[in-house]
Amino acid sequence: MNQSKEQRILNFVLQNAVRGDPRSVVDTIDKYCSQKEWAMNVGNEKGLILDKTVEEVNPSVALELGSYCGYSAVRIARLLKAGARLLTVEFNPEFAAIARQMIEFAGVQDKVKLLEGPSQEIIPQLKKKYEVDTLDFVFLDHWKDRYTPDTILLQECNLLRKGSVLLADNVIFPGAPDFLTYVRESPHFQCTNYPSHLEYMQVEDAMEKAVFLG
Ligand SMILES: Nc1ncc2ncn(CCCCCNC(=O)c3cc(-c4ccc(F)cc4)cc(O)c3O)c2n1
Ligand SMILES: [Mg+2]
Repeated sequence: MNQSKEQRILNFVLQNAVRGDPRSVVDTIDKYCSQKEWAMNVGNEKGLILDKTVEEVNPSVALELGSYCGYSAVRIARLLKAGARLLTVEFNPEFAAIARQMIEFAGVQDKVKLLEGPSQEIIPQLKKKYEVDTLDFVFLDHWKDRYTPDTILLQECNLLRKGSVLLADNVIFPGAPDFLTYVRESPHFQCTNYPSHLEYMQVEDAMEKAVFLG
């Protein structure tokens, strides 16, 4: 059976990146996806916005929705302080298996827990099953039409606290117009837009930061 694109990306990393070096894993994925096959990793341009936001927040507990191949999980985890952790949610079993291997190879497995399932099922389990009190940082990169309902669900589950930071990928392309309207019109969020480009392409995209005000 011929390999999937995601398997080809993982194999390229296993053969070309340095085991235990998250930076080399991130750079190697970017090299493959810019030169050989496009894939929906956040990429290096938007990745720098992600890095700056994670460094600013310096989260103890972070959540990622949509792991895909583990690119942004590795990117986030490499910046986490000792004892901090990232929970990343992926519902596609094949992608989850790839992401687990990517995270392991990068050497950040002690900081990252991959939860397999749809966000709408996992989010309500975070407090009791995954011992989360509140989330310091949330990276939204899953179904674009789940950004708004999951932002509401996070509030309903009391997972946000004053100052919790949401960062959403792709608010321009593929787009999350209802999410932009929701957070920008809500008195509970302070929003900032970061114009950028779609990963590996010269197409306009942007990330939106929404700080929960309580
Ligand atoms: N509820 C739930 N819970 C958990 C989950 N885990 C996975 N999923 C499903 C998520 C499926 C992938 C989401 N990501 C994207 O769709 C995406 C697409 C593009 C893109 C595509 C085509 C183009 F021509 C141009 C750009 C670029 C991006 O940067 C993207 O992030 C879940 N859903
Ligand atoms: Mg994305």
